[in-house]
Amino acid sequence: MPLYKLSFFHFGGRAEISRLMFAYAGKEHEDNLVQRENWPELKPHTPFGQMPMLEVDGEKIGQSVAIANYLAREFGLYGKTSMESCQIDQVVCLIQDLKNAKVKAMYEKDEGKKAELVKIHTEELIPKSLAFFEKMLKNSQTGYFFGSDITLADLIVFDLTWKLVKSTPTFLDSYPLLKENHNRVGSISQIKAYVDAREATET
Ligand SMILES: N[C@@H](CCC(=O)N[C@@H](CS)C(=O)NCC(=O)O)C(=O)O
Repeated sequence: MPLYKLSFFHFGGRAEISRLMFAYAGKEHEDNLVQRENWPELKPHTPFGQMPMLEVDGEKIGQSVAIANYLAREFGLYGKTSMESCQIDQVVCLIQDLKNAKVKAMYEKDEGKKAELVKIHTEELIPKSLAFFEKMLKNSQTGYFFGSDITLADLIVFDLTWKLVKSTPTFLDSYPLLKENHNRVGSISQIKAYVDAREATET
């Protein structure tokens, strides 16, 4: 097995999908949690001056989506056909759109504009994406997004819904298939163990 080292800050963010895949697949890796004060030193040694960065036997990879797609391919979580991989990519892209909108709101300096961006993210973009996910699950009829088994799509959506359900336990009540998928993924023993351990160390 290759030596994996994942570098990121002390929070989930754009690295969490990779951590979830490592947990699900039961693959050992070094989780290099970079302290803010140490980041300037590491930054020039990353491919694009950003994290997450994955090292595979010392080969450095940047960009969270490239990293997640690579691990999904390696761990058999990227669908069984080229079409399934493409369908999974669609879900990953929808999640990236949400993340980018959230980051834009976070970094907005003008308080009025910030409030507007947060409102759009929470009241428009998230419900719109959740409705898309519900429709995908309705089409698949297997309880998983694509095909008859768990993929990167199920895990990346779980990463999003976990935070939503944690802050509002009833959040998914209007999306019954998504709620079922969320509970199914969350009850997989490796995922449950990972999430429980993560919660125990969260500050
Ligand atoms: N498109 C990139 C965005 C990466 C990104 O924005 N990383 C942030 C943390 S979430 C970062 O490294 N910030 C520190 C910096 O830019 O110096 C990806 O998906 O990996």
